[in-house]
Amino acid sequence: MPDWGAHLSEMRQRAPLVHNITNYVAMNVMANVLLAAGASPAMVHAVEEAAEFTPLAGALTINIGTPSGPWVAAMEASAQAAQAAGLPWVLDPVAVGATAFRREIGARLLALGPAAIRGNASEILALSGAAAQGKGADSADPVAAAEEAARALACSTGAVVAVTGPVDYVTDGARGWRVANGHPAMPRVTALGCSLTGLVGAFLAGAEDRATATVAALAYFGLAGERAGETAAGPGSFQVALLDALATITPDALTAGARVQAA
Ligand SMILES: Nc1ncnc2c1ncn2[C@@H]1O[C@H](COP(=O)(O)OP(=O)(O)O)[C@@H](O)[C@H]1O
Ligand SMILES: Cc1ncsc1CCOP(=O)(O)O
Ligand SMILES: [Mg+2]
Repeated sequence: MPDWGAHLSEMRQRAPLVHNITNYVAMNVMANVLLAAGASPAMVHAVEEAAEFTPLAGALTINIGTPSGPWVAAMEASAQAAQAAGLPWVLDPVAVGATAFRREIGARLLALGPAAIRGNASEILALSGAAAQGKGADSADPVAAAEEAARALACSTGAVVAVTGPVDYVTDGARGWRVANGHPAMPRVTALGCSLTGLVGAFLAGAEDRATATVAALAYFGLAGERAGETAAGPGSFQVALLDALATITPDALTAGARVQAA
């Protein structure tokens, strides 16, 4: 098994600038998650500047949670800029199965070569063209039901695909892992999936093996959730404790606490 903590150590040494085009809900919590982890977030979505900004960063993340025409234009321009610069970019297909608009955006972004795709089971199913039962931004499908779709998506796009839920599944089409870290309070705080997508971007910046870097990001976030769950009194204090845990988890603690199995 790879040394998961080494990925955290490398990310902190690089302290990458991560360019995020995310949704209105996630902006603040996602930026705080990236700062707590040791990366530098920048939320830059105006079509007038997004593509110019992208090459300044170590990675780009694109989240379709609250889309509108001009934002989608910025997403496509930045994804193209990332492709041209050889930078990894991560797609978060929030509620992609809910409307025709989102399905079209998802398909257009998929064609622009994401290095990784991170979504819940309903989103990964919908993005792959399979039937999904998503409830808005929340999943209504089990992770296991999306594993085949994830492998197909990885093979057809070349991206690492991460399906999150109680036990996460990650695949690059050839290899697969299950990540059991996490806490049941996590889906009760908004934008934690979006924030995790930002962390995947941070771990991918400069990484040699994008699949194991993605697994490490998921294990790290899940472990922070476990730590936060030890002290939190409810969703509010959980969010605060999660930031503290992200800042205090060491690479050695991640190596010891990661509950990852090859799948
Ligand atoms: N029931 C659960 N138990 C433990 N961890 C969970 C659970 N549901 C989600 N998580 C964790 O919450 C984080 C966000 O995942 P998820 O809720 O699937 O994303 P989204 O918010 O995009 O739907 C991931 O780290 C995932 O492992
Ligand atoms: C509630 C909501 N509505 C549109 S985007 C969004 C945030 C979704 O965040 P996450 O996918 O991390 O739960
Ligand atoms: Mg989400």
